Amino acid sequence: MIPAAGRGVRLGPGAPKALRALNGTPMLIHAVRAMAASRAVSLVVVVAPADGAAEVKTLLADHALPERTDFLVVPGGATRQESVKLGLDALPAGIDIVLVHDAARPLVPVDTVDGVIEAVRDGAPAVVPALPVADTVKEVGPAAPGEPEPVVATPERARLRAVQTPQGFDRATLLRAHEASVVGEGATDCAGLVERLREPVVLVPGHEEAFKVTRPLDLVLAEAVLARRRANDGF
Ligand SMILES: Nc1ccn([C@@H]2O[C@H](COP(=O)(O)OP(=O)(O)OP(=O)(O)O)[C@@H](O)[C@H]2O)c(=O)n1
Ligand SMILES: C[C@](O)(CO)[C@H](O)COP(=O)(O)O
Repeated sequence: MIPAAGRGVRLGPGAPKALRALNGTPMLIHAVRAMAASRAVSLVVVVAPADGAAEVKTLLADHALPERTDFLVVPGGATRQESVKLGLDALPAGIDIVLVHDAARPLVPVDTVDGVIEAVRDGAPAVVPALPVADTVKEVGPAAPGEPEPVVATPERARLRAVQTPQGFDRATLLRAHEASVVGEGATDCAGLVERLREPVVLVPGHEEAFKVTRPLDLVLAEAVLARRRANDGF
């Protein structure tokens, strides 16, 4: 499932982020191709901007995609979590493993996708690709009026991981995690909801090229990665 219903506020004004172009092709199409590159992926559910489902269907029809993959487009919600739940509700019967992948991570390599799938197939209910954190991270407290935020702690960096997508799940566990979620206590990733069920979340190696396109500089990096791939292997 590819949640793609975000606006991309941090990227600046323009079309919804997933529909913006990277080297002339919409970011969403790059993300769809990245997931469909795995031979284990039989269906891609795109959760489209609420007013953009028809446009997404046209995009999918207009771009070359693997014939062995089926596609379904559903309109998204107000938050990533809501969009994922709407995608889950639309999943047909007979699918036992669900990968949730940000449209905003268009360049994830297929080996990362396959690594996540393999770990779920091996029995993990929730699997997350992760990388060590390069910066030191500070925890801050609430700021007093007119004051900067106070630093309250410095978590030990060696114990921190930056997590990416696709995050892979046993379907029933993911559904249970979303159904148990309390309004107003959402999580920024699906694995966070599974943790609240006290189910184990397994980490597998992430990849630098699975970075999230969030701010304008990320577009520059994404186009540089695509140019390097083209130069290296004619991608
Ligand atoms: N209501 C939403 C919000 C986000 N997403 C998706 O969740 C992924 C990760 O979200 P993020 O990178 O934060 O995207 P945006 O919400 O678009 O970014 P911003 O917060 O800058 O607006 C993206 O593929 C985005 O399209 C979604 O499907 N539905
Ligand atoms: C799911 C995610 O990409 C994992 O790092 C991240 O939490 C999404 O956060 P966003 O604020 O919705 O971009």
